Amino acid sequence: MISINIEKKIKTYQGQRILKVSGEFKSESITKIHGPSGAGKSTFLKVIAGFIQPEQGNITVNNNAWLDTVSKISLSPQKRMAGFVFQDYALFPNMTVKEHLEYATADNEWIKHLLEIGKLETLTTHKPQYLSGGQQQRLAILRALATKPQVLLMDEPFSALDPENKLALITELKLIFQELKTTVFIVSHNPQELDGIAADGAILSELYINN
Ligand SMILES: Nc1ncnc2c1ncn2[C@@H]1O[C@H](COP(=O)(O)OP(=O)(O)OP(=O)(O)O)[C@@H](O)[C@H]1O
Repeated sequence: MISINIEKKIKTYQGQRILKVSGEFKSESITKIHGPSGAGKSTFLKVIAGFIQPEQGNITVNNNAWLDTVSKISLSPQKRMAGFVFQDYALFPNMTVKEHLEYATADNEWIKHLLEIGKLETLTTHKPQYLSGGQQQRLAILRALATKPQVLLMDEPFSALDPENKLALITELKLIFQELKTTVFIVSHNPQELDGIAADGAILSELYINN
C-alpha cells in the first residue's frame, strides 16, 4: 500500500498556488493521472520520486516512510529507487541502447528480456540520436524498468508510439508489472490509453489533478 498526502507550492502563470494531492494506492495497482495542462501532474510524480520537495506531507510505501515533513524525513531519489519515465525521455546522448540498461542493472538476462519487449534487440549499439521517437520512448521505459522498481512513475509514456506498438508494449508491461508487483502511476492526457490494461482485470484507479 502506498499512502500519499502532499502540499507543494507551484508557480503558474496565474500566480502561485498550492498543489494538494492525497490518496491511498494498492500495491500492484495502476493509477492513471489526468487533469488540465499545468495542473501539476509532472510535479506530483517528481515529488513521489524525490526530485522535488513539497512544503508539507508524507509518503509511505509498504510501511516505509519515504517522506514525512513533520519528522523531517525525506529519502533521496537513490534510496526511493522509483523508476521514472520522463516526458522528454531524458536519455543519455553518449550512451548506446545497451549501455542505458547496463548503467541501471548488471542482470544480463533481464536486459535481454527488456530489449525483446521493447523491440530494440537489433539496435543495441545505437545512440539515441539514431533512434526514432518511438524507439527512444521505448528505451526510456525499458531503462525505468531495469532496476525492477517497486514504484514506477510514467509521464506520458506512450505519446510517441503508434497504436499497434503501444498495444504490444502494454501487453508485455502488464506481465512485468504483475511479476515485479510494481505499483504504477501513469500521467496521460488520453483517457483511453489504458483500456488494454483495464480489460485484463488489473487494479486500476484514477486520480484527477486540477488547478
Ligand atoms: N520545482 C517546482 N517548484 C515550483 N513550481 C514548479 C516546479 N516545477 C514546476 N512548477 C510549476 O508547476 C506548474 C505545473 O507544472 P507540471 O509540469 O507539473 O504540470 P502538468 O500538469 O504536468 O502539465 P502538462 O500536462 O502541460 O505537462 C507549472 O506552472 C510549473 O511552472
